[in-house]
Amino acid sequence: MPGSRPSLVLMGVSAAGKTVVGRQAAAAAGIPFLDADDLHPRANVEKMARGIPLDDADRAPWLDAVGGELRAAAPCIMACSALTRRYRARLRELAPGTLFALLDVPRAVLEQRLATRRGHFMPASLLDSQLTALEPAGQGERIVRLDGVQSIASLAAQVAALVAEAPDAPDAPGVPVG
Ligand SMILES: Nc1ncnc2c1ncn2[C@@H]1O[C@H](COP(=O)(O)OP(=O)(O)O)[C@@H](O)[C@H]1O
Ligand SMILES: O=C(O)[C@H](O)[C@@H](O)[C@H](O)[C@H](O)COP(=O)(O)O
Repeated sequence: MPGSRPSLVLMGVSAAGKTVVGRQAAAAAGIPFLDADDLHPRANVEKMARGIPLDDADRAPWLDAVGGELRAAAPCIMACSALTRRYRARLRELAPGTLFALLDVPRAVLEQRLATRRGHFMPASLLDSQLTALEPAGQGERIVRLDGVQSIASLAAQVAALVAEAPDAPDAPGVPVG
């Protein structure tokens, strides 16, 4: 949709706070919140629950689904790990203009959060693989870094402000204008 406001991917490793911050930010901004965890094929969830990290092939169909939703539901806030430059490039390809904000959290804090989080398929043992896979912004790639140990309310306000201040998204390649 030409001229529409872009979606924002709230990214980071497991337990960075994507879900709790994203949900609150979306409520403040008055836009939908989506969780990329809900878009994983069942096989991916089962693999992670068995303590096996996903690989590029596992993530490919999932990223396509996430990108499709980013565009269809724009503007929305999507909690999504988006760990590598290539994954983020794919999301931008499918949903041009998408904003990215990283919740940056020290390992010790992540470990603490994972130790107390209940009812989630993601085992704490996968934290190492997530931290290894996470790639910093590439050249020319814009990712807003947020210090993820701040309060949930403060982080949510910052994320909501990013969405409110965002310029309109460009048209997707191949989509007719007018
Ligand atoms: N900024 C924060 N301050 C305190 N606790 C937090 C913060 N962000 C997340 N948490 C807690 O850490 C845990 C993981 O958060 P969650 O949103 O599920 O992370 P993610 O979606 O990135 O895996 C939850 O128990 C959540 O309440
Ligand atoms: O790319 C991946 O390896 C997965 O997306 C992975 O990141 C997983 O889905 C979440 O990390 C688990 O859910 P939480 O991020 O909510 O812990």
